[in-house]
Amino acid sequence: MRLFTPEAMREADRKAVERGYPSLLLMEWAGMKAARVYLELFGKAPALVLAGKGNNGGDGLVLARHLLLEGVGVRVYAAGGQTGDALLALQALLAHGVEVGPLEEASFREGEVVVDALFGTGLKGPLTDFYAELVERVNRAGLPVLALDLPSGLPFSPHVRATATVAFAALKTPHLLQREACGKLYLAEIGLPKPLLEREDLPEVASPEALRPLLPKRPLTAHKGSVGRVGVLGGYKGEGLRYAGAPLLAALGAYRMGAGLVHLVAPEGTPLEPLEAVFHPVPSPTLPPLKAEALAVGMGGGPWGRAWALKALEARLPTVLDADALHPEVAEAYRKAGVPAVLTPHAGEAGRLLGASPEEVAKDPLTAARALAERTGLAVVLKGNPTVVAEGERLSVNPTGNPALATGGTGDVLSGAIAALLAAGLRPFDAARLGVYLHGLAGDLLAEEKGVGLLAREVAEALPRARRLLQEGRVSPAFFPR
Ligand SMILES: NC(=O)C1=CN([C@@H]2O[C@H](COP(=O)(O)OP(=O)(O)OC[C@H]3O[C@@H](n4cnc5c(N)ncnc54)[C@H](OP(=O)(O)O)[C@@H]3O)[C@@H](O)[C@H]2O)[C@@H](O)CC1
Ligand SMILES: Nc1ncnc2c1ncn2[C@@H]1O[C@H](COP(=O)(O)OP(=O)(O)O)[C@@H](O)[C@H]1O
Ligand SMILES: [K+]
Repeated sequence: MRLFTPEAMREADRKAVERGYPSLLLMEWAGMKAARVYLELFGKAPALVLAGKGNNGGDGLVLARHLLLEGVGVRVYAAGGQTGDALLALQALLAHGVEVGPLEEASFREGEVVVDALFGTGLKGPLTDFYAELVERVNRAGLPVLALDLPSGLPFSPHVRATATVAFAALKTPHLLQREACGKLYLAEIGLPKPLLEREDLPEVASPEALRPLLPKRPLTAHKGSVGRVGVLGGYKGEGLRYAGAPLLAALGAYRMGAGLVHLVAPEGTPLEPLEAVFHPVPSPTLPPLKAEALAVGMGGGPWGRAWALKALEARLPTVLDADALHPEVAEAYRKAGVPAVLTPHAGEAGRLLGASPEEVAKDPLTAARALAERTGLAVVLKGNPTVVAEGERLSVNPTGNPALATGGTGDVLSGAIAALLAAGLRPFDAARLGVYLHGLAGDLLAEEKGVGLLAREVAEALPRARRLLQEGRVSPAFFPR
Protein backbone atom coordinates (compact mmCIF):
# COMPACT_ATOMS: atom_id res chain seq x y z
CA MET A 1 0.00 0.00 0.00
CA ARG A 2 1.24 3.46 -0.88
CA LEU A 3 1.12 6.68 1.08
CA PHE A 4 -0.47 9.37 -1.06
CA THR A 5 0.01 13.08 -0.92
CA PRO A 6 -3.24 15.00 -1.31
CA GLU A 7 -2.02 15.98 -4.80
CA ALA A 8 -1.31 12.38 -5.80
CA MET A 9 -4.78 11.43 -4.57
CA ARG A 10 -6.41 14.15 -6.62
CA GLU A 11 -4.45 12.93 -9.62
CA ALA A 12 -5.75 9.37 -9.11
CA ASP A 13 -9.31 10.71 -8.86
CA ARG A 14 -8.78 12.71 -12.03
CA LYS A 15 -7.39 9.73 -13.92
CA ALA A 16 -10.33 7.58 -12.86
CA VAL A 17 -12.70 10.17 -14.29
CA GLU A 18 -10.62 10.41 -17.49
CA ARG A 19 -11.01 6.66 -17.86
CA GLY A 20 -14.74 7.16 -17.73
CA TYR A 21 -15.30 6.17 -14.11
CA PRO A 22 -18.27 8.21 -12.82
CA SER A 23 -16.97 10.39 -9.98
CA LEU A 24 -20.44 10.41 -8.42
CA LEU A 25 -19.96 6.70 -7.68
CA LEU A 26 -16.77 7.47 -5.77
CA MET A 27 -18.59 10.06 -3.69
CA GLU A 28 -21.52 7.74 -3.07
CA TRP A 29 -19.24 4.97 -1.86
CA ALA A 30 -17.22 7.35 0.26
CA GLY A 31 -20.32 8.70 2.02
CA MET A 32 -21.84 5.26 2.38
CA LYS A 33 -18.69 3.65 3.80
CA ALA A 34 -18.24 6.56 6.20
CA ALA A 35 -21.86 6.12 7.33
CA ARG A 36 -21.05 2.48 8.07
CA VAL A 37 -18.13 3.46 10.25
CA TYR A 38 -20.36 6.03 11.96
CA LEU A 39 -22.95 3.37 12.82
CA GLU A 40 -20.27 1.01 14.07
CA LEU A 41 -18.68 3.61 16.33
CA PHE A 42 -21.64 5.69 17.48
CA GLY A 43 -24.72 3.55 16.83
CA LYS A 44 -27.86 5.62 16.49
CA ALA A 45 -26.53 8.73 18.24
CA PRO A 46 -27.78 11.82 16.36
CA ALA A 47 -25.38 13.45 13.89
CA LEU A 48 -24.43 17.05 13.29
CA VAL A 49 -23.04 17.15 9.75
CA LEU A 50 -20.87 20.13 8.79
CA ALA A 51 -20.32 20.20 5.04
CA GLY A 52 -18.00 22.43 3.00
CA LYS A 53 -18.84 23.36 -0.55
CA GLY A 54 -16.34 21.00 -2.22
CA ASN A 55 -16.38 17.23 -2.68
CA ASN A 56 -15.50 16.61 0.95
CA GLY A 57 -18.73 18.36 1.83
CA GLY A 58 -20.42 16.22 -0.85
CA ASP A 59 -19.24 13.10 0.98
CA GLY A 60 -20.80 14.48 4.15
CA LEU A 61 -24.13 15.10 2.42
CA VAL A 62 -24.14 11.52 1.10
CA LEU A 63 -23.35 10.23 4.59
CA ALA A 64 -26.25 12.28 6.00
CA ARG A 65 -28.65 10.62 3.54
CA HIS A 66 -27.43 7.13 4.47
CA LEU A 67 -27.66 7.83 8.20
CA LEU A 68 -31.18 9.15 7.68
CA LEU A 69 -32.13 5.92 5.91
CA GLU A 70 -30.74 4.00 8.91
CA GLY A 71 -33.01 5.94 11.23
CA VAL A 72 -30.32 8.21 12.67
CA GLY A 73 -31.35 11.80 13.42
CA VAL A 74 -29.31 14.26 11.35
CA ARG A 75 -28.91 18.02 11.47
CA VAL A 76 -27.02 19.31 8.44
CA TYR A 77 -25.29 22.65 7.96
CA ALA A 78 -23.54 23.35 4.67
CA ALA A 79 -21.58 26.07 2.93
CA GLY A 80 -23.35 27.56 -0.09
CA GLY A 81 -22.17 27.28 -3.67
CA GLN A 82 -21.99 23.51 -4.35
CA THR A 83 -21.34 22.46 -7.93
CA GLY A 84 -20.93 19.12 -9.71
CA ASP A 85 -21.19 15.95 -7.63
CA ALA A 86 -21.53 17.86 -4.37
CA LEU A 87 -24.55 19.68 -5.78
CA LEU A 88 -26.12 16.35 -6.79
CA ALA A 89 -25.45 15.02 -3.28
CA LEU A 90 -27.18 18.11 -1.86
CA GLN A 91 -30.20 17.67 -4.15
CA ALA A 92 -30.51 14.00 -3.21
CA LEU A 93 -30.51 14.91 0.47
CA LEU A 94 -33.03 17.73 0.03
CA ALA A 95 -35.29 15.31 -1.87
CA HIS A 96 -35.52 13.32 1.37
CA GLY A 97 -36.97 16.39 3.01
CA VAL A 98 -33.91 17.15 5.14
CA GLU A 99 -33.45 20.80 6.01
CA VAL A 100 -29.96 22.08 5.30
CA GLY A 101 -28.98 25.21 7.21
CA PRO A 102 -26.12 27.60 6.50
CA LEU A 103 -22.83 26.78 8.23
CA GLU A 104 -22.93 30.13 10.03
CA GLU A 105 -25.90 28.89 12.03
CA ALA A 106 -24.39 25.59 13.12
CA SER A 107 -24.76 24.96 16.86
CA PHE A 108 -23.57 22.05 18.97
CA ARG A 109 -25.85 19.90 21.11
CA GLU A 110 -25.03 17.50 23.89
CA GLY A 111 -25.28 13.87 22.77
CA GLU A 112 -24.58 14.57 19.11
CA VAL A 113 -21.68 13.32 17.02
CA VAL A 114 -20.04 15.88 14.75
CA VAL A 115 -19.33 14.76 11.19
CA ASP A 116 -16.50 16.91 9.88
CA ALA A 117 -16.96 17.19 6.12
CA LEU A 118 -15.63 20.72 5.74
CA PHE A 119 -12.34 20.20 3.88
CA GLY A 120 -10.40 17.23 2.59
CA THR A 121 -7.58 16.99 0.09
CA GLY A 122 -8.63 20.22 -1.64
CA LEU A 123 -7.44 22.52 1.13
CA LYS A 124 -4.89 24.96 -0.24
CA GLY A 125 -3.56 26.68 2.85
CA PRO A 126 -4.21 27.24 6.54
CA LEU A 127 -7.78 27.99 7.53
CA THR A 128 -8.44 31.58 8.58
CA ASP A 129 -11.33 33.72 9.80
CA PHE A 130 -14.69 32.00 9.83
CA TYR A 131 -13.39 28.46 9.14
CA ALA A 132 -10.54 28.74 11.64
CA GLU A 133 -13.11 29.73 14.24
CA LEU A 134 -15.51 26.99 13.23
CA VAL A 135 -12.76 24.37 13.60
CA GLU A 136 -11.88 25.74 17.04
CA ARG A 137 -15.56 25.60 17.99
CA VAL A 138 -15.73 21.96 16.88
CA ASN A 139 -12.72 21.16 19.05
CA ARG A 140 -14.08 23.09 22.04
CA ALA A 141 -17.52 21.49 21.81
CA GLY A 142 -16.15 18.32 23.39
CA LEU A 143 -18.34 16.08 21.21
CA PRO A 144 -17.08 12.98 19.39
CA VAL A 145 -15.97 13.88 15.87
CA LEU A 146 -15.89 11.65 12.80
CA ALA A 147 -13.71 13.27 10.14
CA LEU A 148 -14.28 12.42 6.51
CA ASP A 149 -11.06 11.75 4.60
CA LEU A 150 -9.00 14.21 6.67
CA PRO A 151 -9.65 16.21 9.82
CA SER A 152 -10.40 19.61 8.28
CA GLY A 153 -7.48 22.01 8.29
CA LEU A 154 -4.75 19.35 8.03
CA PRO A 155 -1.88 19.44 7.27
CA PHE A 156 -1.98 22.98 8.66
CA SER A 157 -3.19 24.48 11.91
CA PRO A 158 -5.79 25.05 13.14
CA HIS A 159 -7.34 21.71 12.35
CA VAL A 160 -10.08 19.49 13.67
CA ARG A 161 -9.05 16.95 16.31
CA ALA A 162 -11.08 13.92 15.41
CA THR A 163 -12.18 10.91 17.43
CA ALA A 164 -11.98 8.85 14.25
CA THR A 165 -11.18 9.47 10.61
CA VAL A 166 -12.29 7.56 7.55
CA ALA A 167 -9.64 7.89 4.84
CA PHE A 168 -10.96 7.31 1.35
CA ALA A 169 -9.17 5.09 -1.20
CA ALA A 170 -5.68 5.40 0.37
CA LEU A 171 -3.89 6.81 3.38
CA LYS A 172 -2.57 10.30 2.81
CA THR A 173 0.56 11.78 4.36
CA PRO A 174 -1.22 13.62 7.21
CA HIS A 175 -2.88 10.38 8.33
CA LEU A 176 0.51 9.09 9.48
CA LEU A 177 2.46 12.28 10.11
CA GLN A 178 -0.34 13.95 12.07
CA ARG A 179 -1.94 10.86 13.41
CA GLU A 180 -2.85 12.45 16.70
CA ALA A 181 -5.41 14.65 14.95
CA CYS A 182 -6.99 11.65 13.20
CA GLY A 183 -7.93 9.52 16.19
CA LYS A 184 -8.88 5.98 15.22
CA LEU A 185 -8.01 5.53 11.59
CA TYR A 186 -10.18 3.71 9.05
CA LEU A 187 -9.37 3.12 5.42
CA ALA A 188 -12.37 2.81 3.11
CA GLU A 189 -12.15 1.34 -0.34
CA ILE A 190 -14.39 3.46 -2.57
CA GLY A 191 -14.13 1.69 -5.91
CA LEU A 192 -11.19 3.58 -7.40
CA PRO A 193 -9.63 1.31 -10.06
CA LYS A 194 -6.73 -0.56 -8.39
CA PRO A 195 -3.99 0.27 -10.93
CA LEU A 196 -4.39 3.94 -10.05
CA LEU A 197 -3.38 3.13 -6.48
CA GLU A 198 -0.27 1.18 -7.44
CA ARG A 199 2.27 3.97 -7.43
CA GLU A 200 5.75 2.58 -6.92
CA ASP A 201 7.13 6.09 -6.81
CA LEU A 202 5.27 6.91 -3.59
CA PRO A 203 6.39 5.81 -0.08
CA GLU A 204 5.07 2.45 1.02
CA VAL A 205 3.07 1.97 4.17
CA ALA A 206 4.70 -1.17 5.58
CA SER A 207 2.06 -3.90 5.57
CA PRO A 208 1.92 -7.48 6.84
CA GLU A 209 1.35 -8.71 3.27
CA ALA A 210 4.53 -7.05 2.01
CA LEU A 211 6.66 -8.03 5.01
CA ARG A 212 5.62 -11.62 5.64
CA PRO A 213 7.56 -13.03 2.68
CA LEU A 214 10.73 -11.44 4.07
CA LEU A 215 10.69 -13.44 7.32
CA PRO A 216 13.80 -15.65 7.38
CA LYS A 217 13.00 -19.34 7.05
CA ARG A 218 14.05 -21.75 9.81
CA PRO A 219 14.66 -25.11 8.16
CA LEU A 220 14.45 -28.33 10.15
CA THR A 221 18.18 -28.73 9.83
CA ALA A 222 18.93 -25.24 11.19
CA HIS A 223 21.75 -24.93 13.69
CA LYS A 224 22.99 -21.95 15.64
CA GLY A 225 25.70 -21.26 13.09
CA SER A 226 23.35 -21.31 10.12
CA VAL A 227 20.60 -18.86 11.04
CA GLY A 228 22.67 -15.73 11.56
CA ARG A 229 25.25 -14.75 14.16
CA VAL A 230 25.46 -11.20 15.43
CA GLY A 231 28.33 -9.28 16.94
CA VAL A 232 27.31 -6.47 19.30
CA LEU A 233 29.98 -3.82 19.92
CA GLY A 234 29.27 -1.08 22.38
CA GLY A 235 29.49 0.34 25.85
CA TYR A 236 31.89 2.85 27.43
CA LYS A 237 34.27 2.21 30.26
CA GLY A 238 34.24 5.80 31.56
CA GLU A 239 31.77 7.18 34.09
CA GLY A 240 31.57 3.86 35.89
CA LEU A 241 30.24 1.89 32.92
CA ARG A 242 27.24 4.18 32.87
CA TYR A 243 25.90 2.82 29.57
CA ALA A 244 26.64 -0.86 30.20
CA GLY A 245 23.02 -1.92 29.68
CA ALA A 246 22.72 -0.72 26.09
CA PRO A 247 24.78 -3.43 24.35
CA LEU A 248 23.14 -6.08 26.56
CA LEU A 249 19.71 -4.94 25.35
CA ALA A 250 20.92 -5.06 21.75
CA ALA A 251 22.09 -8.63 22.37
CA LEU A 252 18.64 -9.51 23.72
CA GLY A 253 17.00 -7.89 20.70
CA ALA A 254 19.18 -9.96 18.38
CA TYR A 255 18.44 -13.24 20.13
CA ARG A 256 14.73 -12.51 20.32
CA MET A 257 14.69 -11.76 16.61
CA GLY A 258 16.07 -15.21 15.99
CA ALA A 259 19.88 -14.86 15.92
CA GLY A 260 21.64 -18.20 16.34
CA LEU A 261 24.46 -16.73 18.37
CA VAL A 262 25.32 -13.31 19.75
CA HIS A 263 28.84 -12.17 20.52
CA LEU A 264 29.00 -9.35 23.01
CA VAL A 265 32.08 -7.18 22.67
CA ALA A 266 31.94 -4.70 25.55
CA PRO A 267 34.24 -3.00 28.08
CA GLU A 268 35.75 -5.12 30.82
CA GLY A 269 33.48 -5.09 33.84
CA THR A 270 30.29 -5.07 31.80
CA PRO A 271 27.82 -7.55 33.34
CA LEU A 272 28.02 -10.91 31.62
CA GLU A 273 24.44 -10.92 30.36
CA PRO A 274 22.44 -12.31 28.73
CA LEU A 275 23.76 -15.71 29.77
CA GLU A 276 23.29 -16.95 26.23
CA ALA A 277 25.86 -14.53 24.75
CA VAL A 278 29.50 -15.20 23.93
CA PHE A 279 31.51 -12.61 25.88
CA HIS A 280 34.49 -10.64 24.68
CA PRO A 281 35.48 -8.16 27.43
CA VAL A 282 37.91 -5.60 26.00
CA PRO A 283 39.84 -2.69 27.57
CA SER A 284 38.93 -0.27 24.76
CA PRO A 285 37.13 -0.38 21.37
CA THR A 286 38.60 -3.41 19.62
CA LEU A 287 37.41 -5.94 17.07
CA PRO A 288 38.31 -9.39 18.40
CA PRO A 289 38.14 -12.30 15.95
CA LEU A 290 34.55 -13.53 15.92
CA LYS A 291 32.33 -15.55 13.65
CA ALA A 292 29.37 -13.40 12.75
CA GLU A 293 27.35 -12.40 9.70
CA ALA A 294 26.29 -8.95 10.93
CA LEU A 295 27.13 -6.38 13.60
CA ALA A 296 25.24 -3.93 15.79
CA VAL A 297 27.51 -1.10 16.85
CA GLY A 298 27.57 1.96 19.05
CA MET A 299 24.87 1.36 21.67
CA GLY A 300 25.99 2.92 24.94
CA GLY A 301 29.31 3.81 23.35
CA GLY A 302 29.34 7.40 24.62
CA PRO A 303 32.69 8.97 23.66
CA TRP A 304 33.79 5.56 22.37
CA GLY A 305 31.02 5.42 19.77
CA ARG A 306 33.07 6.60 16.84
CA ALA A 307 36.00 4.30 17.68
CA TRP A 308 33.67 1.29 17.96
CA ALA A 309 32.26 2.03 14.52
CA LEU A 310 35.65 2.47 12.85
CA LYS A 311 36.99 -0.73 14.46
CA ALA A 312 33.87 -2.63 13.42
CA LEU A 313 34.31 -1.50 9.84
CA GLU A 314 37.38 -3.78 9.60
CA ALA A 315 35.03 -6.78 9.67
CA ARG A 316 33.34 -5.53 6.47
CA LEU A 317 30.06 -7.08 7.63
CA PRO A 318 26.56 -5.63 7.25
CA THR A 319 26.29 -3.33 10.25
CA VAL A 320 23.69 -1.45 12.22
CA LEU A 321 25.15 1.86 13.35
CA ASP A 322 23.28 3.25 16.33
CA ALA A 323 23.45 5.95 18.95
CA ASP A 324 27.02 7.07 19.60
CA ALA A 325 28.27 5.55 16.34
CA LEU A 326 26.17 8.03 14.38
CA HIS A 327 28.70 10.54 13.08
CA PRO A 328 29.04 11.97 9.58
CA GLU A 329 32.61 10.64 9.21
CA VAL A 330 31.54 7.16 10.30
CA ALA A 331 28.75 7.10 7.71
CA GLU A 332 31.19 8.37 5.10
CA ALA A 333 33.74 5.66 5.98
CA TYR A 334 31.11 2.91 5.54
CA ARG A 335 29.91 4.39 2.26
CA LYS A 336 33.46 4.64 0.92
CA ALA A 337 34.27 1.10 2.00
CA GLY A 338 31.09 -0.17 0.33
CA VAL A 339 30.03 -1.91 3.55
CA PRO A 340 26.25 -2.19 3.80
CA ALA A 341 24.98 -0.37 6.86
CA VAL A 342 21.76 0.71 8.51
CA LEU A 343 21.79 3.99 10.44
CA THR A 344 19.21 4.12 13.22
CA PRO A 345 18.98 7.73 14.44
CA HIS A 346 16.14 9.32 16.38
CA ALA A 347 15.22 12.88 15.41
CA GLY A 348 18.00 14.37 17.55
CA GLU A 349 20.71 12.17 16.06
CA ALA A 350 19.37 12.64 12.54
CA GLY A 351 19.39 16.39 13.11
CA ARG A 352 23.05 16.18 14.12
CA LEU A 353 23.87 14.28 10.93
CA LEU A 354 21.89 16.67 8.73
CA GLY A 355 22.76 19.92 10.44
CA ALA A 356 19.12 20.52 11.31
CA SER A 357 17.18 20.83 14.56
CA PRO A 358 15.36 17.79 15.98
CA GLU A 359 12.11 19.73 15.54
CA GLU A 360 12.74 20.24 11.83
CA VAL A 361 13.46 16.54 11.41
CA ALA A 362 10.39 15.46 13.38
CA LYS A 363 8.15 17.81 11.42
CA ASP A 364 8.93 16.17 8.10
CA PRO A 365 10.49 12.75 8.75
CA LEU A 366 9.90 11.56 5.18
CA THR A 367 12.03 14.34 3.74
CA ALA A 368 14.63 14.03 6.50
CA ALA A 369 14.99 10.25 6.11
CA ARG A 370 15.28 10.56 2.35
CA ALA A 371 17.87 13.34 2.66
CA LEU A 372 19.93 11.33 5.11
CA ALA A 373 19.81 8.22 2.92
CA GLU A 374 20.86 10.33 -0.04
CA ARG A 375 23.65 12.07 1.80
CA THR A 376 25.13 8.90 3.31
CA GLY A 377 24.32 6.37 0.59
CA LEU A 378 23.22 4.02 3.41
CA ALA A 379 19.91 2.67 4.67
CA VAL A 380 18.31 4.87 7.31
CA VAL A 381 15.83 4.13 10.07
CA LEU A 382 14.55 7.46 11.34
CA LYS A 383 12.92 6.52 14.64
CA GLY A 384 9.82 8.21 15.99
CA ASN A 385 6.11 8.18 15.35
CA PRO A 386 5.99 7.21 12.61
CA THR A 387 9.39 5.59 12.04
CA VAL A 388 10.51 6.04 8.44
CA VAL A 389 12.92 3.71 6.63
CA ALA A 390 14.78 5.06 3.61
CA GLU A 391 17.31 3.76 1.13
CA GLY A 392 18.08 5.38 -2.19
CA GLU A 393 14.73 6.31 -3.68
CA ARG A 394 12.75 3.91 -1.50
CA LEU A 395 10.77 5.03 1.50
CA SER A 396 8.76 2.90 3.89
CA VAL A 397 6.57 4.38 6.62
CA ASN A 398 5.93 2.12 9.59
CA PRO A 399 2.41 1.94 11.01
CA THR A 400 3.15 -0.05 14.19
CA GLY A 401 4.44 1.22 17.53
CA ASN A 402 3.07 3.51 20.19
CA PRO A 403 4.20 5.97 22.87
CA ALA A 404 4.67 3.19 25.44
CA LEU A 405 7.90 2.53 23.52
CA ALA A 406 9.22 5.93 24.59
CA THR A 407 11.39 4.45 27.32
CA GLY A 408 15.13 3.88 27.76
CA GLY A 409 16.68 1.03 25.80
CA THR A 410 13.94 0.23 23.28
CA GLY A 411 16.15 1.66 20.52
CA ASP A 412 19.00 -0.65 21.57
CA VAL A 413 16.67 -3.63 21.29
CA LEU A 414 15.71 -2.45 17.80
CA SER A 415 19.36 -2.26 16.67
CA GLY A 416 20.01 -5.82 17.78
CA ALA A 417 16.82 -7.01 16.12
CA ILE A 418 17.73 -5.43 12.78
CA ALA A 419 21.24 -6.87 13.01
CA ALA A 420 19.76 -10.36 13.50
CA LEU A 421 17.78 -9.94 10.29
CA LEU A 422 20.88 -8.72 8.45
CA ALA A 423 22.75 -11.76 9.78
CA ALA A 424 19.95 -13.99 8.46
CA GLY A 425 20.69 -12.64 5.01
CA LEU A 426 18.16 -9.83 4.53
CA ARG A 427 19.23 -6.76 2.61
CA PRO A 428 19.55 -3.56 4.66
CA PHE A 429 16.27 -1.97 3.53
CA ASP A 430 14.31 -5.18 4.18
CA ALA A 431 15.99 -5.94 7.50
CA ALA A 432 15.25 -2.38 8.58
CA ARG A 433 11.57 -2.24 7.60
CA LEU A 434 10.84 -5.74 8.92
CA GLY A 435 12.72 -5.12 12.16
CA VAL A 436 10.99 -1.81 12.73
CA TYR A 437 7.57 -3.30 12.02
CA LEU A 438 8.01 -6.23 14.42
CA HIS A 439 9.56 -4.05 17.12
CA GLY A 440 6.56 -1.68 16.89
CA LEU A 441 4.14 -4.60 16.88
CA ALA A 442 5.82 -6.06 19.98
CA GLY A 443 5.29 -2.66 21.63
CA ASP A 444 1.64 -2.65 20.54
CA LEU A 445 1.01 -6.13 21.96
CA LEU A 446 2.56 -5.09 25.28
CA ALA A 447 0.78 -1.74 25.43
CA GLU A 448 -2.53 -3.51 24.94
CA GLU A 449 -1.75 -5.88 27.81
CA LYS A 450 -0.04 -3.55 30.23
CA GLY A 451 -0.46 0.05 29.07
CA VAL A 452 2.42 2.43 29.73
CA GLY A 453 5.41 1.39 31.87
CA LEU A 454 7.14 -1.09 29.61
CA LEU A 455 10.73 -2.16 30.00
CA ALA A 456 12.90 -2.40 26.92
CA ARG A 457 13.75 -6.00 27.76
CA GLU A 458 10.03 -6.82 27.67
CA VAL A 459 9.87 -5.42 24.15
CA ALA A 460 12.65 -7.85 23.23
CA GLU A 461 10.73 -10.65 24.90
CA ALA A 462 7.61 -9.86 22.90
CA LEU A 463 9.43 -10.00 19.55
CA PRO A 464 8.87 -13.74 19.01
CA ARG A 465 5.13 -13.28 19.53
CA ALA A 466 5.05 -10.42 17.06
CA ARG A 467 7.01 -12.48 14.58
CA ARG A 468 4.68 -15.41 14.96
CA LEU A 469 1.58 -13.29 14.44
CA LEU A 470 3.08 -11.95 11.24
CA GLN A 471 4.15 -15.43 10.14
CA GLU A 472 0.65 -16.79 10.68
CA GLY A 473 -1.05 -13.83 9.02
CA ARG A 474 -2.84 -12.85 12.22
CA VAL A 475 -1.76 -9.23 12.55
CA SER A 476 -4.65 -6.85 12.79
CA PRO A 477 -3.68 -3.75 10.84
CA ALA A 478 -2.84 -0.52 12.63
CA PHE A 479 -5.74 1.03 10.73
CA PHE A 480 -9.04 -0.61 9.98
CA PRO A 481 -9.94 -1.48 6.40
CA ARG A 482 -13.58 -0.99 5.49
N1 LIG B 1 -13.32 11.97 -7.32
C1 LIG B 1 -12.96 12.67 -6.24
O1 LIG B 1 -12.32 13.69 -6.38
C2 LIG B 1 -13.34 12.21 -4.91
C3 LIG B 1 -13.11 13.03 -3.80
N2 LIG B 1 -13.63 12.76 -2.65
C4 LIG B 1 -13.66 13.75 -1.61
O2 LIG B 1 -13.34 14.99 -2.13
C5 LIG B 1 -12.36 15.63 -1.33
C6 LIG B 1 -11.62 16.60 -2.14
O3 LIG B 1 -12.58 17.44 -2.68
P1 LIG B 1 -12.23 18.82 -3.32
O4 LIG B 1 -11.12 18.65 -4.25
O5 LIG B 1 -13.51 19.35 -3.87
O6 LIG B 1 -11.72 19.66 -2.10
P2 LIG B 1 -12.30 19.89 -0.63
O7 LIG B 1 -11.36 19.21 0.31
O8 LIG B 1 -13.72 19.56 -0.53
O9 LIG B 1 -12.08 21.43 -0.42
C7 LIG B 1 -12.29 22.28 -1.50
C8 LIG B 1 -12.94 23.55 -1.04
O10 LIG B 1 -12.14 24.17 -0.09
C9 LIG B 1 -11.92 25.52 -0.45
N3 LIG B 1 -10.64 25.91 0.10
C10 LIG B 1 -9.42 25.45 -0.24
N4 LIG B 1 -8.48 25.97 0.57
C11 LIG B 1 -9.13 26.78 1.44
C12 LIG B 1 -8.70 27.59 2.53
N5 LIG B 1 -7.41 27.65 2.89
N6 LIG B 1 -9.64 28.28 3.21
C13 LIG B 1 -10.93 28.21 2.85
N7 LIG B 1 -11.38 27.46 1.83
C14 LIG B 1 -10.50 26.76 1.13
C15 LIG B 1 -12.03 25.55 -1.93
O11 LIG B 1 -12.44 26.80 -2.33
P3 LIG B 1 -11.99 27.39 -3.76
O12 LIG B 1 -10.50 27.61 -3.62
O13 LIG B 1 -12.29 26.36 -4.77
O14 LIG B 1 -12.78 28.62 -3.85
C16 LIG B 1 -13.10 24.50 -2.16
O15 LIG B 1 -14.37 25.06 -2.00
C17 LIG B 1 -11.57 14.49 -0.75
O16 LIG B 1 -10.89 14.84 0.42
C18 LIG B 1 -12.65 13.48 -0.52
O17 LIG B 1 -13.30 13.76 0.72
C19 LIG B 1 -14.54 11.64 -2.49
O18 LIG B 1 -15.80 12.13 -2.76
C20 LIG B 1 -14.20 10.51 -3.38
C21 LIG B 1 -13.99 10.91 -4.79
N1 LIG C 1 5.80 8.03 20.71
C1 LIG C 1 6.30 6.93 20.12
N2 LIG C 1 5.55 6.22 19.27
C2 LIG C 1 6.05 5.11 18.68
N3 LIG C 1 7.30 4.64 18.89
C3 LIG C 1 8.09 5.31 19.71
C4 LIG C 1 7.65 6.49 20.38
N4 LIG C 1 8.66 6.94 21.15
C5 LIG C 1 9.70 6.10 20.98
N5 LIG C 1 9.36 5.12 20.11
C6 LIG C 1 10.25 4.04 19.63
O1 LIG C 1 11.09 3.61 20.69
C7 LIG C 1 12.44 3.50 20.27
C8 LIG C 1 13.30 4.50 21.03
O2 LIG C 1 14.59 4.49 20.54
P1 LIG C 1 15.72 5.47 21.12
O3 LIG C 1 15.21 6.87 21.13
O4 LIG C 1 16.96 5.21 20.39
O5 LIG C 1 15.83 4.99 22.62
P2 LIG C 1 17.07 4.39 23.44
O6 LIG C 1 18.27 5.17 23.01
O7 LIG C 1 16.71 4.62 24.87
O8 LIG C 1 17.16 2.95 23.11
C9 LIG C 1 12.40 3.72 18.75
O9 LIG C 1 12.22 2.51 18.08
C10 LIG C 1 11.18 4.60 18.58
O10 LIG C 1 10.61 4.52 17.29
K1 LIG D 1 -12.92 16.61 6.58
